[in-house]
Amino acid sequence: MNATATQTPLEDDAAGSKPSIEVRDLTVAFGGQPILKDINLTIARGQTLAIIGESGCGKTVFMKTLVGLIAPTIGSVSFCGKDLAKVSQVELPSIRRRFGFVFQNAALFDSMSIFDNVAFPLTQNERISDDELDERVFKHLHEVGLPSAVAHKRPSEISGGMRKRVGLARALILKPDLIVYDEPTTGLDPIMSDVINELILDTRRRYPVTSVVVTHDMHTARKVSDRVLMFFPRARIGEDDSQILFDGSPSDLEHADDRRVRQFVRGEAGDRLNELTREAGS
Ligand SMILES: Nc1ncnc2c1ncn2[C@@H]1O[C@H](COP(=O)(O)OP(=O)(O)OP(=O)(O)O)[C@@H](O)[C@H]1O
Repeated sequence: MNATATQTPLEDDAAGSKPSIEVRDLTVAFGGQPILKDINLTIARGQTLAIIGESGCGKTVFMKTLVGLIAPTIGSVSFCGKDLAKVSQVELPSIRRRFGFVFQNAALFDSMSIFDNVAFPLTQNERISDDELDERVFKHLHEVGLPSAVAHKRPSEISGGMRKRVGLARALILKPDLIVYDEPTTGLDPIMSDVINELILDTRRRYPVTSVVVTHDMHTARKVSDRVLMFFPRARIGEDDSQILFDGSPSDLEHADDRRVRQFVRGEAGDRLNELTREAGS
């Protein structure tokens, strides 16, 4: 088995005519409670989309729905023209391997060395020689600025920033078409946060990857993305109002028409403070 043999032949890929992701009339509800409702959008190939919005507005639910980890309650998510909910169980693994995940806490296996952590997706999906495995693992470690010497260490023996970089190396090793970053800079100092931002940019320069970055870090959203989406909690808007308060260029955020967007990006409590006070008193 090799990488080429397991790749699903997405017929639209070759032409490059289809957008990377199409979300149509998406509603996701838990226990009858909609978290996301009537979402429609298209993410172009190679685009880096940042998703912002206050805690609990559904950013993570949206990200998980994009990669098929949560099934839409209504509507569809298509990847390169394929509706993820309609893909057969046989085909699903070969589509999933085209998604790379960078988790908030890096989600490394503590009992494995850094080398084995980065190698893991490869050894699970491809049969390659030890030499090639070495070459690819070290190439990806070096790409994220880690020296070969870390390869034999365990995750507990390196810093949080290094663990995030190992998580990125692991996500990239199968050359994904789509990479999702969940809070990539949370818990890092400003310098290390910017190192991660630069790596996200560098990754995009090296690979024609579509990226979705869920973040509370406005510096990250502005720096790495070419498009920003801001969600608002479904429960706090009118039935017919759009849950997407902003969909545009990061440079337009500061001057968005919607006051809630401007307040959010400036980190101003504004109306929310009054709402919370009212809720507490009711
Ligand atoms: N599997 C689930 N079952 C039930 N409710 C869920 C499930 N997953 C998420 N939720 C609910 O959906 C809402 C949105 O959660 P989500 O994690 O997407 O928010 P978020 O915008 O990513 O928040 P944060 O910025 O704090 O990470 C929350 O109220 C959460 O409790």
